[in-house]
Amino acid sequence: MARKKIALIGAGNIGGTLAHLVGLKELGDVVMFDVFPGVAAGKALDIMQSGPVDGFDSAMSGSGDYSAIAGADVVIITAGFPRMPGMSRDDLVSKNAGVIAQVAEGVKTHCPNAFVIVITNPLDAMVWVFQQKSGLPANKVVGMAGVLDSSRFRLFLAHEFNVSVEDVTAFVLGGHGDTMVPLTRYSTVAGIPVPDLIKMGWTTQEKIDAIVARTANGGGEIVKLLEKGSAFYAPAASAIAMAEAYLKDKKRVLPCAAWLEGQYGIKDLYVGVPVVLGAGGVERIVEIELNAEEKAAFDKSCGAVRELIDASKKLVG
Ligand SMILES: NC(=O)c1ccc[n+]([C@@H]2O[C@H](COP(=O)([O-])OP(=O)(O)OC[C@H]3O[C@@H](n4cnc5c(N)ncnc54)[C@H](O)[C@@H]3O)[C@@H](O)[C@H]2O)c1
Ligand SMILES: O=C(O)C[C@H](O)C(=O)O
Repeated sequence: MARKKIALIGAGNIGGTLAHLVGLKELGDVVMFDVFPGVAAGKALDIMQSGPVDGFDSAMSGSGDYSAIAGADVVIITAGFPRMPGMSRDDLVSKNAGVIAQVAEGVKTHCPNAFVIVITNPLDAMVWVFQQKSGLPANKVVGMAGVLDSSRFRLFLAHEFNVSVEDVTAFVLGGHGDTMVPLTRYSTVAGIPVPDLIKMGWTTQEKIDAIVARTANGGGEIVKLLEKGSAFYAPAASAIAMAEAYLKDKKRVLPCAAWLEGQYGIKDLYVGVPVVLGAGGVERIVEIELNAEEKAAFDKSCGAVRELIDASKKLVG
């Protein structure tokens, strides 16, 4: 069976890390596209040269010509600009909406059957721009954010309880911004919900509130430390988990920015919710019950995403 083809649009910090992980996990061959084709080609060659050491045979190449992505099975988009200290993700809309509109044209022309994962910020609005401009089916276009935000939440909870990250589950819903909604009630240690762990004396509500706040500010914490650019190792790992779910038809339940058509009372919006990801792309939206407080927080987050989509419409139509 021929190897799968994975196109990475954007060969920056996340793009390079994605290519490395594709090789290490033997998910397929990689084509990196960037407006700086030398960077794409140089990173591709460098990573391919680690194959003999690490034992992978993925072919890797870089290009500044969209025809190189022809026939890709999966496309992961990181093209655009990251934020700098003092900026919010929303501040990126004016620069990145136009970039994503260009990328949509390239993908539509050369690999319209691909499964597409958008990472570029502001995330939920950029997924919307990509889907509108490419016209690809909404079940084949998703945004990566919830897996990352939930992974941060899981890590902080595991540290608080002094247990393995493997035994912690967590869900973060809503838009990938300051209004994201880490769902404590649906977060567990080995199946025990966090509110029960508070009752059991494992932690306090105050400590959980601080963890929720740290999760919501997880990206900003790293931007401040790095001083030039944003997180890339955990974001890349998160997108690879999504790509793997699609390529291997794993039917994983992962929080992704997905197109809602009435679920959660929300229509015509990309926003983070749990979905089943398999060979059919988004195979099901998982509609969990939210209490009044959770629903209010989710609706507020959806409102913030709508504002960014309106701003994007003004920029790219
Ligand atoms: N969704 C998330 O959870 C999440 C997490 C981390 C970062 N991000 C976002 O991902 C994006 C990329 O982050 P990064 O750290 O890799 O940035 P980076 O600056 O390292 O890489 C971006 C790359 O995009 C390229 N590029 C710019 N315009 C392009 C165009 N028109 N066509 C093709 N390539 C183009 C640049 O040359 C650069 O190589 C940023 O917008 C960042 O905010 C999102
Ligand atoms: O914080 C950022 O700007 C990048 C990304 O959205 C993140 O959460 O790490």
